[in-house]
Amino acid sequence: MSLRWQAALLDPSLPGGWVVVHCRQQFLLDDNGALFPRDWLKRLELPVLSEQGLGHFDGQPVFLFELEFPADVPGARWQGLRQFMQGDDRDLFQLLGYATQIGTWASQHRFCGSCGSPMQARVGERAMYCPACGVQHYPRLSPSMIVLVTRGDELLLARSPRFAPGVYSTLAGYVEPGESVEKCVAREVREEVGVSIHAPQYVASQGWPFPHSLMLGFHAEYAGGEIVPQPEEIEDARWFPIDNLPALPARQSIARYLIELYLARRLGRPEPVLPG
Ligand SMILES: NC(=O)c1ccc[n+]([C@@H]2O[C@H](COP(=O)([O-])OP(=O)(O)OC[C@H]3O[C@@H](n4cnc5c(N)ncnc54)[C@H](O)[C@@H]3O)[C@@H](O)[C@H]2O)c1
Ligand SMILES: [Mg+2]
Ligand SMILES: [Zn+2]
Repeated sequence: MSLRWQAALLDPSLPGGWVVVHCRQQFLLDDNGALFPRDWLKRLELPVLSEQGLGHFDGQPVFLFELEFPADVPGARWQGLRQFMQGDDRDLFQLLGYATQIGTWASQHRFCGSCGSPMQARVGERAMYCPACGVQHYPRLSPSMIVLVTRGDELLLARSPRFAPGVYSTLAGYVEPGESVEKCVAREVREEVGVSIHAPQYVASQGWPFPHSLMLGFHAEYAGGEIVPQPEEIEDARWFPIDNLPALPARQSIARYLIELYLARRLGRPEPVLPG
């Protein structure tokens, strides 16, 4: 858990504090970082769709400007959330991941999906409310499972066509309505690689802001079947021996954690710590 970053409800009508500026999974950045003095940035008249109070970073209040388009600000540039993830400052990534999810949700709930009226931010809770018909929306979270399938000293890892060249990862997928997470694990493994597994064991979870997933991490032992990669979704899938693994996902990901944890337990090494 981050000690420097704490989410909180802050009233955007209060002056002062810092602001992060988000648009389409990118943040404004200058030589001082991604936090800007809020009163100074307000004077630039940016195309702000929504302003939200996010919480405290190093004890200071932090707000969010969610922009309609990535406007030019003199002396500043835009940087993607993934690059912040790969940077050194994990606490900053926690703050920006939260800001991404709140900003995306706020900008996509400006109008009521039931009656089309403008929505209002609720006072005292993180919710958007339709005064015309009473519909209320909370920040969107999509439960997703992620699973490391193993067969003794072999790991089943797969490549999506979206991955960086050479990188293989654990299998992941969204939970469907009416489905338990355990059922989802078995279904996604069957669909994506065609193999069956024994009962999956829950390991750990991670909030994942690409775009709003709650990753529920599992380990499962292989039960049967040959690998058949799902067309379009899975470019390649293989059994990798633990002493000959391919390039792996980012250190901050639960995918990497599930792999490192299995290796640590199998090889009697110290166990890794899940970031975030
Ligand atoms: N943190 C990690 O280590 C890690 C690793 C791998 C994947 N993930 C995340 O897991 C999530 C799911 O993985 P995936 O992309 O393999 O999913 P998936 O296998 O279910 O396939 C993705 C497809 O699901 C559909 N979809 C998109 N959003 C959906 C939603 N909210 N509910 C239902 N279906 C939806 C779309 O058709 C999309 O192309 C993604 O958010 C991904 O970023 C995280
Ligand atoms: Mg998938
Ligand atoms: Zn409405």
